[in-house]
Amino acid sequence: MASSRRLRAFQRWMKAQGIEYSNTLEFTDCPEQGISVRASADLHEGAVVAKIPKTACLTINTSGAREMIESAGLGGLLGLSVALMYEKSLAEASPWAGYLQLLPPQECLPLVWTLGEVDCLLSGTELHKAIKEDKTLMYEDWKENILPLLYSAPESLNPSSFSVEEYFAARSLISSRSFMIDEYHGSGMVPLADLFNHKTGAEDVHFTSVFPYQEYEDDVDSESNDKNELSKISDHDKGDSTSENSYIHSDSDYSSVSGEDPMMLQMIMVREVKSGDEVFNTYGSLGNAALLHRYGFTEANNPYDIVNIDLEMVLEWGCSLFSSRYCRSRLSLWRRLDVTEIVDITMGTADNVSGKIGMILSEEHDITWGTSSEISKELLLTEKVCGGLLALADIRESCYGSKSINEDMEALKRCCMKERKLYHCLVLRISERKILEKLRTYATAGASQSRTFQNANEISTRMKRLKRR
Ligand SMILES: C[S@@+](CC[C@H](N)C(=O)[O-])C[C@H]1O[C@@H](n2cnc3c(N)ncnc32)[C@H](O)[C@@H]1O
Repeated sequence: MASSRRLRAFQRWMKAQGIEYSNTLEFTDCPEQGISVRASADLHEGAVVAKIPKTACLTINTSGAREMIESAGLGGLLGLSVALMYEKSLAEASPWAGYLQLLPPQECLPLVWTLGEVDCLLSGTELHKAIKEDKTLMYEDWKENILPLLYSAPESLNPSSFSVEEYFAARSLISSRSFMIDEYHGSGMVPLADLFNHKTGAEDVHFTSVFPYQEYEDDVDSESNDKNELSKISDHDKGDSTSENSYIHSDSDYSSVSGEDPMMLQMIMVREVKSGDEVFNTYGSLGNAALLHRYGFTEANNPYDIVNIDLEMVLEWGCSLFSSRYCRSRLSLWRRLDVTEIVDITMGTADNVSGKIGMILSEEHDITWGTSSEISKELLLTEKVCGGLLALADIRESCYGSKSINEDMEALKRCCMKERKLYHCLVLRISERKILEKLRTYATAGASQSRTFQNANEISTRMKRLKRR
């Protein structure tokens, strides 16, 4: 259905809010894939295709719950989730009713899956531990910060609208749809801007905010002083606002061009889009684990996929061959040598091993070695090191359980998009396991190269000795 009833209601609401958009943008509502935006005529680079007043955005400061949120000392994404739950609880009486009726009740992120689904579908993947931690931390967030609101304002709040399920649902919507608006508003829900789907590395339309430097000076500090952002996703999101891996857009998206209205957000075309094609935004350069974590989907052949090998795993393997003391002294040597270009190690204390080793494999099955590194590839990539890499690849691979990668691939072929959770988990598992396959190929090639090198060295030493005689 191209234009559903809910879309038409949203369009009427946008008009009433002063949201302007080009009539070349066509909104499509598909029961399975949700809403997407298409071009009904050729769109040209530089064209402003939408203008959204900041007052139409749902933020802590625009919400009717502002006073309650502020007096409870809440801020950031926690405060925004209270604002969202509050406006949803008002139903038709909310000034955002026309927008909220368009949103799904929740986004299908692993955060809102059952623990059974998380254990069954994500086991072995990058996300398994992270999601379980998120769930625990978010629950604590709710108990410590949201539950008390129900006791302090019992008449005005409906407990079922602020339940832990509603909190998780709000967090899933915020994770997948919020934008950083400006320092005054912080992150908020931005109607219309959040209808564009993501495509990796192929942004058509860009979100911009004119930064009102002077206007809100007094309020600016409240957001950065927020101490309630305890959960993992909060941390990610905070990081997001300053990194490129972000749907919550970074400072570079702010504009201070004089003459621009600081109260307006804009969507600007950054590429030509042909009539009939979908208009995509980009949520950042994210691998499948991050995409599934924050947005609930994955992409086939995602160039930003990574696999982490826990430092703990490396230590375990090392300790099976050498003494624990030897392994730890080797680790501290690496750190002293600052070989971060090759191995990225972050450890709390020697006893609390929580870090990871990062290794980047390029398309050609090659490890990306830092150009400034003085330690040569030959020196480090000895036969023994290659054997170690192979062993680590096997240990990491064993985390996926008894099913082989080929079985996963067969399962993916049989799986349809309707089985959304299974489908995206299979894509994630396969993409991670393909990286481990590359690591094995790389280590095997490295081992044989190292043997050739060693043989050549031995021959040359023998020749020299013979000559001397
Ligand atoms: C900001 S919303 C985009 C609009 C959304 N399609 C809707 O129906 O309102 C982000 C959500 O859209 C979906 N989405 C965006 N890009 C996608 C993609 N490339 N593949 C699959 N789902 C996508 C995901 O569910 C994601 O959490």
